[in-house]
Order: sequence, then structure tokens, then C-alpha cells
Amino acid sequence: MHRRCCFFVALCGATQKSALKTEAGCDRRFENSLLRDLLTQNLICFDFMMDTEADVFYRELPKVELHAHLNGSVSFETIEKLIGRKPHLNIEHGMTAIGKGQRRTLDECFQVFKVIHQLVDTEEDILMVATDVIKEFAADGVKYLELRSTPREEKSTGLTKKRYIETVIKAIQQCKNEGVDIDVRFLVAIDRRNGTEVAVETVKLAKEFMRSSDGLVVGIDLSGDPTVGHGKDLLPALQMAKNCGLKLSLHLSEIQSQLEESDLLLDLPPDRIGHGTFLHPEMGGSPSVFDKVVKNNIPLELCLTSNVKGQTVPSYSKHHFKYWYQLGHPSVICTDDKGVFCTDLSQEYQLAASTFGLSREAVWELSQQAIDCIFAPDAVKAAAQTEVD
Ligand SMILES: CNc1ncnc2c1ncn2[C@@H]1O[C@H](COP(=O)(O)O)[C@@H](O)[C@H]1O
Ligand SMILES: [Zn+2]
Repeated sequence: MHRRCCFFVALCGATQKSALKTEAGCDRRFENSLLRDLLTQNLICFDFMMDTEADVFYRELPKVELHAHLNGSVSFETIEKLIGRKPHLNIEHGMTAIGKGQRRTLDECFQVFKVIHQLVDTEEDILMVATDVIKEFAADGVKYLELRSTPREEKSTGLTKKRYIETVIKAIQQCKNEGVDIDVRFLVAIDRRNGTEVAVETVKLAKEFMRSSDGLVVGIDLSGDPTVGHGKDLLPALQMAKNCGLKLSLHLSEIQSQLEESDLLLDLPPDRIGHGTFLHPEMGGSPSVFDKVVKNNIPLELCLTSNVKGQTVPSYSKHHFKYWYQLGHPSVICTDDKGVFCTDLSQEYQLAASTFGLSREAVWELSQQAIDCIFAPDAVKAAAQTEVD
């Protein structure tokens, strides 16, 4: 959500009414001292909405987002536009997002994606959703974004998987041409429910686009309902992807019963792991899976709010971030689905810091270390490093 720093001051008992409105990035010390003075002199009553100094720190922190599903990242504002385009679907906001303090089962979360997919089923929708999502990440201070999405075929609108990928790429290029301050790459996603054949087809498409997209398509994501399908059926497709130079980010052990599958897929090995909730021994992980993650130094993409709202983790303080972070293992804070879980990357960093007592310096380091884990070529990494140094 775009939070504006604004406050309105109404001078009580004074003949003159004044209103002050400031944008983020204004001189906060001035605002704060002015407010304090007016308050202490009992001159005002006011109605204000103001970002705290901490909010500004987290938003202005240059960030890297490595785990964001396109259709899970659709904001309230974009959903509003989509509902306007398709009133006949009778979809309401409560069906597309999980609000503050709310919890859902993982199964219920996957129902939410189905509703969003109903709203996003044409080329125009995908283009709008992707450009909006990219601009929102940029407004949140994300400087490098790897977006992932599952190409869908829609018989009713004539959309093909190839067209789907082309449309996401078009959105990335449009944002670039408009000068949006963010470097965006794309991971083509395999939904595990769709089995071997679709996985192979997806990898072939990704391979084509890796060669033709001027470096925008960098890898493959394996995601989808973890209770459906088995990784062994997808192994040949994932191996094929790896062999042709596509990077692999795999959702592993998002639920407890996937250890055997994780053990198998870790032999690839993947380049990054999504969630990996039950891989650490403190979370029930076996020595075998733990060793594979540690020995190969595979970065973890950790999504606090997603795991708590989806109830795979009981509370923020029990999140596995703490075990991996303590070990010094590469751990990257991510959003997963900022729209569905009503969050943004700044908020996720802030949550990690407040839950685990991280100093500002540690937060800065955490966000900087994420650069090491990006899938774009080393030259991009080096440029990003020098930009934040
Ligand atoms: C909550 N944890 C999660 N675990 C596994 N897969 C998830 C997920 N969150 C999202 N997705 C995957 O991303 C799709 C929506 O974006 P796209 O249509 O691909 O852009 C979902 O249908 C699911 O396959
Ligand atoms: Zn995910």
C-alpha cells in the first residue's frame, strides 16, 4: 500500500485554519518539531496519518525482492480495477486478500489464488497487473525484483502460455522505458499440480525466452499447493532446466510431510529454496536435508507474514528465520504474495527486525546480502553492490 506521509492540522480557537500536507522524503525533523510545538502549546487538535521514522527507514532501505508471485502480489487498488472490469463475477475484496490479524489454512490460501485467476484472465489484465505490481515494488524501495508467475492458458480469451510470458515481459519493458527505478527479472513458474508434461513444456518455453528476452527470463520456480503432486515427477524437467542454464528456485518443505521430496530435489541442487520451513533440525528437518542445504550454501527465501497467515508457522517468533540467521546461512526476506497477505517488503523487514531484535545495521546488512543471491549475471550483482556501498 502506498502510505503517504500527510497530516492535517486544524488550529482550534484560532481564526485561521491551516492545513499542512507533506510527501514522504520531506524534512521529518521539521514536521516533528512543528507538531510538538503546536501540541505542547495546546494550540491544536488534529486528525493525522503519519509515517513513523522507522517506516521511512524501512521504505527507503534499498531492497531486493526474490520471492514474489505475480498474481499473489496484486494490490487492493488493482483488484478494485479488475472488479470494475468484471462486475459479473461478483467478486469482493474479502475474497482476494487475508487482512490484518486474520489466518487461513494453506488450502484456503490456494482458493484465494483461484479467485484472483478468475479476475486476471486476459492479456490486458496481465499487462495491467504486472505493471502495477512492478511500480508498487519500486515505490516500496525495491531496487531489484525477481517476479515469478505460472503461464496459464485461457481458452475463453484465447490466451496461450507463450503469450502469457510475452505479456509479463512487455510489462517489464514498459516499466523500464518509463524509467521506473527498478531492475526486474522473470522466473517462469511450474505449478506442481500440473505434472510432468506441463513441467517439461514450461521449461522449454522458459529456455526459448531465456535466449530471446535480453536476459529478462533467468530461471524457473517450482510452486503450487504443496499437498498436491510429487517432486519426483518433476525432477526430469527441473534437471533439463538446470542443464540449459536456467536458475532454479524451488518451494521446498513448506509443509512438514515433504521431507523425502526435499531430500530428492536437493540433489539437483536448486540455486535457491522457497520457504524451506521444515528443513532445519529445530523444525523437524533430517540431518540429510540440513546437510545438503548447508554444504551447498543454498539461500533461503523467507516470507514471515505468508507463513504465519497461512498457518504453516504458529507465530512470528517461532519463524525459522531465527535458526538460519543465527547460523549465518544466506537468508533473504521476501513477501511471497504481498497482495493476498496484505504486506510489503518494508513491512517484512520491519517485522523481522522487531521480532528478532535486529539493529538497523544488521537490517542494512541483511538487505545488502540479498544481492549475492540474485539470479541476474555477476555484472548486475557487482553494479548493485557498488550502488549500495
Ligand atoms: C502461500 N505459499 C505458496 N506456496 C506455493 N505456491 C504458491 C504460494 N503462494 C503463491 N503460490 C503460487 O503462485 C500462484 C499465484 O501466482 P501466479 O498465478 O503464478 O502469478 C499460485 O497459484 C501458486 O501456484
Ligand atoms: Zn511462494
